[in-house]
Amino acid sequence: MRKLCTLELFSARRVQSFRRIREEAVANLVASLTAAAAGETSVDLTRMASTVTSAITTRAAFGKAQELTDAANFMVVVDNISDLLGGFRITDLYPSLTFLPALTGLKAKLEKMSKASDSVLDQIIDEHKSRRTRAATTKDDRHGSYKEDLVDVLLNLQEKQVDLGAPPITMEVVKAITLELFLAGIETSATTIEWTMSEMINNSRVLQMAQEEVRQVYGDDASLDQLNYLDMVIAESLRLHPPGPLLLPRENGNQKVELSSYEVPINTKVIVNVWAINRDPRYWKEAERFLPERFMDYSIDYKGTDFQFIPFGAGRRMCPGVSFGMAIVKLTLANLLFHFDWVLPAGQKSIDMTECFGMTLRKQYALHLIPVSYNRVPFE
Ligand code: HEM
Repeated sequence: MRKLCTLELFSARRVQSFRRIREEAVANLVASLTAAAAGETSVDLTRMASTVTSAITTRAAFGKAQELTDAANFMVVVDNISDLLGGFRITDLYPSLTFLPALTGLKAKLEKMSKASDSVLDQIIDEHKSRRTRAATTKDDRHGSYKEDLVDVLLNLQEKQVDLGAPPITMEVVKAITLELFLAGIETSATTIEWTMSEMINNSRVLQMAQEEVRQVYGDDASLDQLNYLDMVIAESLRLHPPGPLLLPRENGNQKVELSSYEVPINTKVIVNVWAINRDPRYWKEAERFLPERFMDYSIDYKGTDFQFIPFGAGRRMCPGVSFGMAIVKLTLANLLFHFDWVLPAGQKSIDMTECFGMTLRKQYALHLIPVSYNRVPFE
């Protein structure tokens, strides 16, 4: 999975090739916010962040020609599965009681959802196959604009039976990977946007500095690289609010492991509490404070080599969508900061930062803010 994602699905070239998709989705967001700003109404930024990340993922995975109803049906299934998988369950606390999933009804619900996901994905894949055949025979996809999407990449690998040193890529694998990209990619990126905006609103000094930087240097996707303060703000937000606070569960198999003074017996499920590491005063000064400047003396690295800071995990299970996700998060935030000033709804003094643990670590309450248009065009 990792090799396939790094080499094929989310290589630097491929992530760059989705630039137009990102820009269009974010432009739609800016247009909706501009309309809300004209009416001086508050917006639900939580919902809007999810709309942007799911629009980008859907377009990148299924392409433009994909029937909208198929994509919408798939999103419904993804949401249902996210709800079912969210958070700790009693079955996680007692993994040795293998009958528990059946008893709690989880197994049956997951099986039902898995069938639903299979059926929508079958339709989407069939549509891709006929589009590919049409393109191959006519050498022209209606408007001559045949663009390879992620499902196409997976189908290419499946058809050519490319050997990536893993089990063969069957149609089941194509469907499983597509589902996993949606489950793992949409909510994590959206929640990062939401927490980062919330922290900035509660820390007006940070908001002002981030806005000044963006308004000075930001003109297009290329200048995103120059937004160093914004990088620190996002890193600090990921430190305090890691979307995957417990990473994916590990198991040590039939090897007994000694860790510090602890002995981990064989076949033990191991949970890594990144949330706690990120707030541990032994590693972080003023650990509970939102202080992006701390990253001035700390090189931000999402490669999972520095165990003090692993918001994308580490090792073989580490997130393969880092660059795809970060490109969405940074572009969206840069635009929110560039085009708008932000005001709290009447009567509200700050953003409530209560957490809610589901599939990802989300805010308990949706983020509502009033956008105020900042009237300047890039490089004016
Ligand atoms: C800011 C956004 C994101 C964050 C913070 C994040 C974080 C994570 C974390 C913590 C893990 C578990 C790693 C581990 O246990 O070592 C993970 C796994 C994963 N992520 Fe992400 N992720 C993000 C965006 C994305 C995106 C955009 C995609 C793809 C579209 C993606 C695809 C995946 C997949 C497929 C896995 C599972 C890997 C496996 O099963 O081995 N992620 N992510």
